Order: sequence, then structure tokens, then C-alpha cells
Amino acid sequence: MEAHQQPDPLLEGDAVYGGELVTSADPCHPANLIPELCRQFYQLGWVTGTGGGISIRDGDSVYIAPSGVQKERVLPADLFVLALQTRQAMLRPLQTSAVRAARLGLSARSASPEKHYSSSGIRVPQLATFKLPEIQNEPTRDYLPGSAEQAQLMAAVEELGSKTHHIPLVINGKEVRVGNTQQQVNPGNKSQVLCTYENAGPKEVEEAIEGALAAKSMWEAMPIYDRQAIFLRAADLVATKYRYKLMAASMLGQGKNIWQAEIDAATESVDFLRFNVRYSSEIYAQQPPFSAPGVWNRVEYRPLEGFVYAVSPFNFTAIGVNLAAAPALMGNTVLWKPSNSAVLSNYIAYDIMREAGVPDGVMQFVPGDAAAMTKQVFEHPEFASLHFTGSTVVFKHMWRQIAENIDRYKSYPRIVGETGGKNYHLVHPSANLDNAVNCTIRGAFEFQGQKCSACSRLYVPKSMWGDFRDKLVAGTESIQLGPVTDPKNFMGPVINQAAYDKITNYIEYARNSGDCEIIAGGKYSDKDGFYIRPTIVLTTDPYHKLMKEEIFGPVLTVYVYDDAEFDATIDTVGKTTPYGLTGAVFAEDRLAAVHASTRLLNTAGNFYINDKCTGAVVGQQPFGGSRASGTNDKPGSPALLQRFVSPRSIKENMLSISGYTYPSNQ
Ligand SMILES: NC(=O)c1ccc[n+]([C@@H]2O[C@H](COP(=O)([O-])OP(=O)(O)OC[C@H]3O[C@@H](n4cnc5c(N)ncnc54)[C@H](O)[C@@H]3O)[C@@H](O)[C@H]2O)c1
Ligand SMILES: N[C@@H](CCC=O)C(=O)O
Repeated sequence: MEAHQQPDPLLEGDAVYGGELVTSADPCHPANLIPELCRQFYQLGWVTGTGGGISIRDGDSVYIAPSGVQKERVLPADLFVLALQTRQAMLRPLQTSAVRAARLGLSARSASPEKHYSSSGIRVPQLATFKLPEIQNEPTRDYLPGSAEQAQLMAAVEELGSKTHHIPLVINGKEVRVGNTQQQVNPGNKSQVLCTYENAGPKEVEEAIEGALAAKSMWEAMPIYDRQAIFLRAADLVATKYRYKLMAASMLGQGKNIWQAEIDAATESVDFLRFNVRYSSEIYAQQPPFSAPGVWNRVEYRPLEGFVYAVSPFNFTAIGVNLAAAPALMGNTVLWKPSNSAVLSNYIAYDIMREAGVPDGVMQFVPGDAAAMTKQVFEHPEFASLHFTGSTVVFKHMWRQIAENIDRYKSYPRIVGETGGKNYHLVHPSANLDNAVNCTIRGAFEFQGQKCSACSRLYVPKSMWGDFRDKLVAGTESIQLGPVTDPKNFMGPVINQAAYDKITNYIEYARNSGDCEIIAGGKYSDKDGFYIRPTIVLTTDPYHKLMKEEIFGPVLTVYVYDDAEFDATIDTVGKTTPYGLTGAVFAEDRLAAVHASTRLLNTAGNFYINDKCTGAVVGQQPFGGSRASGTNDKPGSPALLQRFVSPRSIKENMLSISGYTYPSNQ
């Protein structure tokens, strides 16, 4: 490096640094950092004096050194500052984050942590151990007829639906239009186009990956309190300013009625954002309980090396929020590919997080061709993690793709996926009948059965079946089905033509099966929207196709067992499907409940006693299943966040040793 002989333009006034103009009066200007750097160099024993100092510009890079320092000791300025601030040597000697980001056209906000985290030159970014605000579940609102909240929500629905929105890609903070667009329609009214959205091609995916990698060093160096503040702010924005807009998009776009939109888009999104913040603090606080005399042991929770790929399903807006936000909170940068059937709500959620302060490049919003984009992402050497929620078949396919690419990767990718279910209600003869019936109607048919947790198989003892059937069928037939814009409707449309065709094929299969009888519903129409009546199938075969496969729609299949066969039925429940997501036992007899709970240990990651098998609440029932239902990493708990960090243990020795021999050598 010949830079020592060059004049130093940065000492002479304004300069471009990290892609942005800084003035020499700015405390973050490299020149103003020199005295502190000299002091640090002195402490490291690299120089004998602390006076003087120069900054050196060499091509794109900026270097800092005290006067007369040996050339090989010179470090890039931004790298050294980072090292001081975070006490980590993030060695990227050839390309500093600032230069890399500047080349990609990112602003210095994404590139130069020292400029944004210090107010007076180099400072330790953490000057206290802060106490978080108290974190509680966001209260649900009732939206009673005639209430102001219902009126405001419906006004938001009206406004959002009054035009076709255009959704861009967002890469490195820039809205990108590629001209290759698709539409998202209202599933309850197919003629209403809610939005057109851009589809990322290979070029945009590459830019999104490179931008995420460039933003990484800035984001991981941001103190956890600042990252937490961003997501707490996002939670508050969802809970207040954007609550109705986000709900309206989930109602119109995903066919949710008011209640279902409230518990998903509003409260669950808020809960994920807030509870994750609390969990991140709990994780950071996990430190070795013991340090030997003269030693300080510490653990740092590093984000993963590389980028995270978040792929979200259509059915929960909140799940999309969590898939992108959870890894980001822990210091990762993320590509978020939303479902084609939920682009509008997911984009609104994304935009809220940007407004809350998520910096450019940290979360890239990239709808697109799922298969092509995923193939490209999985071939990238810095792919660090898949954060997926969706169907089992897609997840298994992705897992195989990752395995095929394993030799390309820098690290073993973390594969996190929550997938399908075939969830059960097992009713014991001692159960409270009305409770079991009503829980089953809700569990099977709310949101049209399009919850991974939805009850889709029911086991009832013969002694109860007469009354049970009457009440179950009467209740189901009384369900109002129609557009979600009418608050009276308990059910709305299923999500799209493919879902409609799949579900109605199952209904027809049952109609034509000798061992099945349709005892409620069975009717459907896709004339205006994708409407399917809640359907109950009674089967005499506990291993019938409809008892085994995920239908993901409003179809419940019932098997009636002999009361004396409760034990055998427990075994049947456990053996019927490859899934293990949710399940419930209904019993007033405590021993029966305990017995079922024990024997069904591995059949459900979320198990309920005398309650429906849906409706897990963040912070209360961490969610997820095992077997074919996923990796059970429990979104809504600290366990999930642990998947997005790679801890580093640090042992610091306070005392020097004076020789290498052991006492026993003497
Ligand atoms: N266990 C859980 O927590 C949970 C929660 C919600 C939904 N789900 C499951 O999700 C499914 C319903 O959601 P969905 O219909 O959106 O699921 P899906 O699997 O069809 O799609 C999920 C995501 O994967 C993408 N995708 C589809 N094909 C792909 C491919 N070949 N390669 C890469 N990506 C691909 C989609 O575009 C979407 O973004 C159900 O099976 C349900 O049980 C599970
Ligand atoms: N968390 C939800 C399910 C999410 C899947 O669709 C529940 O418990 O009902």
C-alpha cells in the first residue's frame, strides 16, 4: 500500500465516506476518530506514543493509523471501529462493509454503523443494561355491531378495496418494478382484483441476496436494544395506526372474517413482535453460571453467517411477520418471499416494519416464482437458514434441495419449518357434550378449516353419538357462510381455485365411498367466490383416506368407537397419520385425560384438554408439531430465536502464566 505517501483528502474538509458525504466537523468523520484509535493502538502495544495520526485513502478504502505506524499494522478504519464497538473482529480485509454497500448503491445508513450508532466519535454503544417495557398479550377487540371499532374497521375495508393496489419488490430500500406482474384477487369475489404485484426474477433475487449480505455487518453490530426498539415500534404501529388496514387486507385478501382477522393480523402479529423482543433479552442474558478464579466466561449470540430465506404461507398474516422478523431481530438479514395469495397483507406488514425503522437491505421483500427463486437461493454459498411455514410436501422438497447443495455452503444451514397437520378431537364418554360439540365446530370450521391446527378428525364414543351428532349437525348447518364484509358470516371463502378444487374433490371422494356418509354440508359453489359449506363426513373406517390426509378446508371426518375401546382408539389416533401437530382430549374423568395425554405424547406438539385444538396464543402456547408437521421449533417462544443465532463462547484470562510446566513436573 503506497497510501502513506499520498496527501490525505479527508483531513482537508468534506469527503465521501462509506458512500455518503460527511463533513470534517462530524464526530464520525474518520479524522475525528483518530485520537481514540491512537489510544487503542497504544493499548494494544502497536505504537509507542499516542500523539498525531493520519487517515489514508487508498482507492475505495479508508485506513486510519497513528503517525509513523508500521504499514502492516494499518487497518481499514470502519473495520477497526466496528471491532472496538462490538469487541468482535469482523475480518473482511479486502472489502469493508461500507465499500461493498457503496458499490451496491446502498446508503451509508446501511453501511457505516459507526456513523449511526455514535453521537460523539467512538463510544461504547451500550451504556446500561436496559429494562424492557412489560410485555403482555395484545387485548382482542370485540367489534360488536354498532361499535365504533367495527365502523372504523369496515371503513378501512371499504377504502382498501376501492382500488387495485400495486405492490413492488423492495430491495435495498428501493421499490423495484420489473414489469412481470401477477394479480391477487378477493377469494370471496373473484372479480375484485386487490393488487397486482411484481415478480422477482434471477437478477432481482441476486440483488436482494447481495444487498442482504452487504447490510449484515451494520445490522449485527446494531446494539440489541436498538433492534428491539424497532420491532417494539412495529408492534405499536400494528396495534394502533395500521391495525384496521392490516386486518382489512387479511379480510379481503385471505377471506378472514372480523374475528379471524383480529386474532391473526392484529393481535398475533403484535404478540410475535413484542414477545420475541422479550425472548431475545432472555437469550442474551443466558451466560455461563461459573467462571474460574482469574477468568471471565461469556457467551455472545452471533447471528448466522450469511442470509436467511423466509417463505410464508397464505393463511396467517402474523406468521409471515414472524418468519421475517424473528431472524432479523437476532441480527440476521432476510429475504422474505410471501405467498402469492397473501401479497397485499404481507406487503402492508412489511411496510410497517420499514416505517418502524428496519434499515434498507435488512429485510428484502421479494414475491416471485416460488420454485425458481428457491432453487436460486439454495444454490448460494451464503444461504444460512430456511425459515418456512407451509405444506409438508413443499418443505420436504426444500429439505432435499438443501441437502443436494450441502457442499456449496459455508455453514450447515438451519432448516426451520412448520408444516401440515391432521388434527384430532378425542371425546371420552365422560366429556361435557356441549363443550366438545362447540369446540369441534369452532376448531373444524373457523377460517374455513384453513388452519394447520384445524380439527379434521373426530372420535366419539357410541354412547354419546346420538346427542352429539344431533347437536354437531344442527350447529354446523346453522353456520352462516358468505362474504367477510358481512359481519354476521361465521365463515368465508377458501383461498383460491386450487384449494377449492382440492377440497371439493375430497368431498366427492367421500360421497362416492361405500364406507362414508356426508351428514352435513357437502355443497359448494365457485360462481362468485370460492365458497364451500362446512362438511361433516361419517366413516366406518378409522383409516379412511379422509382420516389420514390433510385437506386444509372445512371438512371434518368422524369415527364412532365402542366405549369399551377407548384405549384401542387412543392407539388408532396415534397411528392414523404421519402428522403430529395438534390434538385434544375431552374428558371430565381426570384419569382418562391423564391416560390419553400420556399415551398420545408424540401425536401432537400442541395438546389440549377440554378445549379445541386451534387458537394457540403467543407467549401462552408456543406452537408447532413434530413428525411430518415440522421441526417443532416453537414460534412464539425463545426456542425459535435460538435457531437464528450461533453462540460464541469467550474465555478471558485475567492473569498471565509465567511458565509452561505443570506443578507435577517439578
Ligand atoms: N405448522 C404450522 O405452524 C403451519 C402454519 C400455517 C400453515 N401451515 C401449513 O401451510 C399449508 C397452507 O399454506 P400454503 O397453501 O400457503 O402452503 P404452501 O406450501 O403451498 O406454500 C407456502 C409457501 O411456499 C411457497 N412454495 C410453494 N411451492 C414451492 C416450491 N416448490 N418451492 C419453494 N416454495 C414453494 C409458496 O409460494 C408459499 O410462499 C398447510 O399445509 C398448513 O398446514 C402450517
Ligand atoms: N397458531 C394457529 C395455527 C397456525 C396455523 O395455521 C393456531 O393455533 O390455531
